[in-house]
Amino acid sequence: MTETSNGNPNYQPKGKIKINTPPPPIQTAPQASTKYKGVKHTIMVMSGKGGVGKSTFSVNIAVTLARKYRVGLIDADINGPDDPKLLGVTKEKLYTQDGGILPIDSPYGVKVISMAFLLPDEKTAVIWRGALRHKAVQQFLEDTIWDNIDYGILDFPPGTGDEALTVSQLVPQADGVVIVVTPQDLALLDAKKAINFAEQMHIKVLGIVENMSGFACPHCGEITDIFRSGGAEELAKELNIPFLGKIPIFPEIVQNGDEGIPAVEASEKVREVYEKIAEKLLNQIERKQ
Ligand SMILES: Nc1ncnc2c1ncn2[C@@H]1O[C@H](COP(=O)(O)OP(=O)(O)OP(=O)(O)O)[C@@H](O)[C@H]1O
Repeated sequence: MTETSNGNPNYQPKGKIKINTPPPPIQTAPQASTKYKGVKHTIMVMSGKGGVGKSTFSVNIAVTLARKYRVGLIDADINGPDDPKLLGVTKEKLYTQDGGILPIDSPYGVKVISMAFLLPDEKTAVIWRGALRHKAVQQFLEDTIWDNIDYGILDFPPGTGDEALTVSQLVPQADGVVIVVTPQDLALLDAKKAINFAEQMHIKVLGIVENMSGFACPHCGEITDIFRSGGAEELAKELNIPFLGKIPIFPEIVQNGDEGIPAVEASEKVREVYEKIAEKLLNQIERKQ
């Protein structure tokens, strides 16, 4: 006996795959507007864990690069925007020009945009859910006037949340991500998650930096390993990722940070460490091209 539909509109012949719903249309990733196209290279700075020195690194590497290049810093940490404080530009407010937002010119040659410029004071907390934070990061990228910027540094909140996802969609041309870790096991474990996130998003890991790697004596400069050190380098080897360098605990980093002076401006020793890291980082970007 042959099968018939008997007038049933949902009839499917046996042995064939039953399709109940049509497949979803293929989505095209949103693209950052022409304004962000003024940025030639994008470096994302991430960490798996909070408090490892990601903002300190972002600001100091931005100031280091700004000695030779035009640099923009996007503080993508919407709920905890610290970059203006570290650059000593806490009183500034944002203005618009020709329909775009003008980033703030810091005294160290870095143009910066941050949620902090929109808050009435430093004590005000931003308690925003993911969708609002997404919108803010999108505006920092799309509505800000980034003209002729060689390097755009994106400082993310810790972990692999909405902000990182937003940027990976809006800036698919990003050169890659730098992962900042501290030598402790927990931080290294969390760093693996950040690396895994980057891989899933098809973002190149430009390298790992080990921050707070031993204590640099302010008198003789000798490094003492208070915690373990070298774990990040081992992790880099294990995962076949470039290791960009170690930044010891420098007391002047805390002191200068609190005063709004990037440590690379105030300390020769810190500057030397950052310059070596910047050189390796730029090599990685060149290699990618
Ligand atoms: N190499 C260093 N030597 C000494 N102090 C450091 C060093 N790196 C960072 N710090 C200090 O550690 C503290 C945390 O740094 P920072 O705010 O940059 O961390 P973060 O990872 O951005 O934190 P968050 O979780 O808020 O994003 C700051 O007080 C900073 O001055």
